[in-house]
Amino acid sequence: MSDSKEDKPVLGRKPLGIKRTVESGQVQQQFSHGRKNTVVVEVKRRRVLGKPGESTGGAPAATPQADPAPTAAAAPAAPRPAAPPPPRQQQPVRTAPPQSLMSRQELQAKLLREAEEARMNAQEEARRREDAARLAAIEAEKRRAEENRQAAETAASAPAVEEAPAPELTPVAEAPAAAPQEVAAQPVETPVEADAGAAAASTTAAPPPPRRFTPVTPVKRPEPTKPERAKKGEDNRRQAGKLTVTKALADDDSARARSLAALKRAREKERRAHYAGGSKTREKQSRDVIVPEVITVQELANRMAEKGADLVKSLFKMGQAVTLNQSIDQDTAELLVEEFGHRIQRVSDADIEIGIEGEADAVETLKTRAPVVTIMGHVDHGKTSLLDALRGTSVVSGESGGITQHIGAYQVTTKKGDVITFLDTPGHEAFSEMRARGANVTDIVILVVAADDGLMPQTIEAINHTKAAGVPMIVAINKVDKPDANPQKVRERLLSEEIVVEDMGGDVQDVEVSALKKTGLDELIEKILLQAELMELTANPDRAAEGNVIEAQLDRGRGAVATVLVRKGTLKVGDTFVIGAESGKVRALINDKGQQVKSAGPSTPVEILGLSGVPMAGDQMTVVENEARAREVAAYRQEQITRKRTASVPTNFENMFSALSTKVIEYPVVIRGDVQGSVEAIVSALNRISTDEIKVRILSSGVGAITESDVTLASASRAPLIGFNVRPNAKARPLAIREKISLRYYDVIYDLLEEVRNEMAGQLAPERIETIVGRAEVLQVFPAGKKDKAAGLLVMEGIIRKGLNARLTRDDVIVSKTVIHSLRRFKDDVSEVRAGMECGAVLQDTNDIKAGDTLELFEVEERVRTL
Ligand SMILES: Nc1nc2c(ncn2[C@@H]2O[C@H](COP(=O)(O)OP(=O)(O)OP(=O)(O)O)[C@@H](O)[C@H]2O)c(=O)[nH]1
Repeated sequence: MSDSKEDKPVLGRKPLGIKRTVESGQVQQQFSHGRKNTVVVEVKRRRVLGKPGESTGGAPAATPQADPAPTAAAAPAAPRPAAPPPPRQQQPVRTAPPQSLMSRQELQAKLLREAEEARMNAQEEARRREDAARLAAIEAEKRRAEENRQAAETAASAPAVEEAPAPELTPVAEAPAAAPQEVAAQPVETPVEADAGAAAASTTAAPPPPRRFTPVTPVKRPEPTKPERAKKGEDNRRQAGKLTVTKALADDDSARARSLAALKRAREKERRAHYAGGSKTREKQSRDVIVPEVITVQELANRMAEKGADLVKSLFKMGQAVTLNQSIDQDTAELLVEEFGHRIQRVSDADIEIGIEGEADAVETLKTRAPVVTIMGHVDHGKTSLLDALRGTSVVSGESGGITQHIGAYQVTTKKGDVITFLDTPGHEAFSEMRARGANVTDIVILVVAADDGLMPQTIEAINHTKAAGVPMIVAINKVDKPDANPQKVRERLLSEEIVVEDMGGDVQDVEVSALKKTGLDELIEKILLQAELMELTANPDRAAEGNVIEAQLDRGRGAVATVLVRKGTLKVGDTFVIGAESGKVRALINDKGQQVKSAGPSTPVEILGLSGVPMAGDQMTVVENEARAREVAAYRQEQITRKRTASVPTNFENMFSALSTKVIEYPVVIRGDVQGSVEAIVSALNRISTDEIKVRILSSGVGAITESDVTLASASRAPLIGFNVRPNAKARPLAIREKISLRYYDVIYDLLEEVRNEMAGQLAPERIETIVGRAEVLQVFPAGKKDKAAGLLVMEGIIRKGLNARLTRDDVIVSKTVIHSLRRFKDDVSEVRAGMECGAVLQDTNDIKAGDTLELFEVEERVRTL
């Protein structure tokens, strides 16, 4: 097809052949400044034309060949104005074809051809536009012809039929006649003009003008070939362009098409130009490189967008042989960053935390929130009962041993519709941290004091925590229903703790309540709301949530679960967060009634599912923008924790020797609990029962069921394994039996502590208590039997008895520690001699006795140790 098109003469020039041979070779170009370029060139030979085998293409091809002179004369005229050099280049092109390698001139010709081609493309574009105009003209012409015909028909019916073709033929004859004149005048526009004429002609011959075979008729005249050629050009713009390029090169090669290799080269050149441009911009780019205190070479290279190998090379030049994975310090990194033309931005590891907490909320965004109230007080003073009474539930009945062992968080809606968030803290001394935590996250503290019991140690501790947290307090004097209740005594006793209640002229509110009889509860609620109103508690609910972990645990079915009290913002399902050294995405939120909720606003306690691990109670929860950030912060915090844990105390001679001489017995133990707060409380309580002689060594403590690794760890140290409200899993149980591990299960912390205490005491040797019972002076020494010596004594104080322990001292220095073997008085054996009397005594295992020595007599009592 294309060949047949090529065969058509272009502006009356020689047609292109169908088959051509291609010769190719390489030529080296030399440029200024020693630059070189090797170019692959191809030379296409002109095909021998007029082969008999050519059917359709042959006929029109032969026609223009017959009279090439006028077309050839016209054709070169067309490109000349655009590219004057071609005539000069025609010579080498003509001589070159027989050679396999092209000369430099030929190459230049090629380059010129490419340039010309670009120009021709522009011309083609113009031509296309003109073609469109031409088509419009054809349409107009057609319409006019139609009108004429109709007019003729109406004028004369019979002769009109014969006359009708005449006006159609006239434009055909006129148009080609006009065309050559225009070619001579304005070569570029020629095809367009010719097109118009041709179109006019074709409309007369047949309605579809671009048919290939229509020009057969006008072949006899040179003019019609032009319109035909123009039509081809309309069909194939590329070929039209080719013809013009060849025009620029040589007469002989005018029919030569642009080679495939040339196209490839052009494309390659374009691509190179594109990439070269890209790399240039990249090199120019200067970046702000964030560099932490320590960074690996690879990471630095990534941040600089440079090759790692280049950095290694630069470091090597600086005298540092490092690999990509080795770390360098900030100063070295700075040298590298500057060398590569970037700017350093020094950061510290701790900077990771910067901005994790959102900005301070604007006043207009703040909305009133529910008060958070923590109930504190001594064990069994009725905290849980009071909260149960307020909530209308019964938590206390479900507690092991009736005591609270972890923080409970609940929301209560009052009769008026006000919402109050309550935190119930344990009263037992072991839960001091929990109480402190409770005091720190709360707005108001309710101090529960049993009216029959008064102020107790944990009541005072709670007062101290409250004072430390700077939180207002309301005193709830409970159990006023009891006959021995004395609320006034409680108020007076509070004075000694610097708590002055309103009744006593102070500013601390107090209420008399009975959790059992449910009296005074409304008054208590009122006072809480009054206090909250005074405090003007507000938070912005429309921001990323922040909160505190109240409790955390590892649930068998749900994984790590944390009870969080949202402080500000709204926590939503799907939020990404960091809690302490753990991160995650909120999978589900469960409120205090066990219902799934979609979001939790300020002052709402809520259970979060979707944590990577069990966080520590008291940890901060912060919602962050994405998971990467959450992981980054969590990893940093984890690293800090590990560093702190593994940090070794600097060794010095003093502690080295003290460590060697220490005789402290260690009591190793592995602890597993149901909730994080309980484990924490157990660990701190056990540490507190440690003494100078025996110390609890907690090998491992954690939340969740007892696992195989716990058993293995315990068996390695022959340590007891304590499970608080947890049991071993299926694999750990048989292993524990096999390893003969002492497994202890508890659900009340007092029992646990008591048993551990007894057991630790049992590991200590019984206590020896010495009681001095008498003192005697050695008056003289005389032989007793063959070897032994007897001491003649005067009992100065107390008593001397046979079998008593004795210490013989000489000038206040102990000579020996012995036992009274036998005792005689006037040759009679006696069992004891009292003060003021003389006697003779044989000492066991020693004869080193001298007159003037003193004998100290004592009894030793052995007592079982307690802790
Ligand atoms: N008579 C009387 N008994 C009460 C009252 N409130 C609580 N009790 C009893 O006191 C005991 C202890 O009550 P809890 O509510 O468990 O006390 P608690 O302070 O929560 O104890 P811990 O959480 O273990 O610190 C229970 O047996 C209650 O029935 C009250 O107002 N009157």
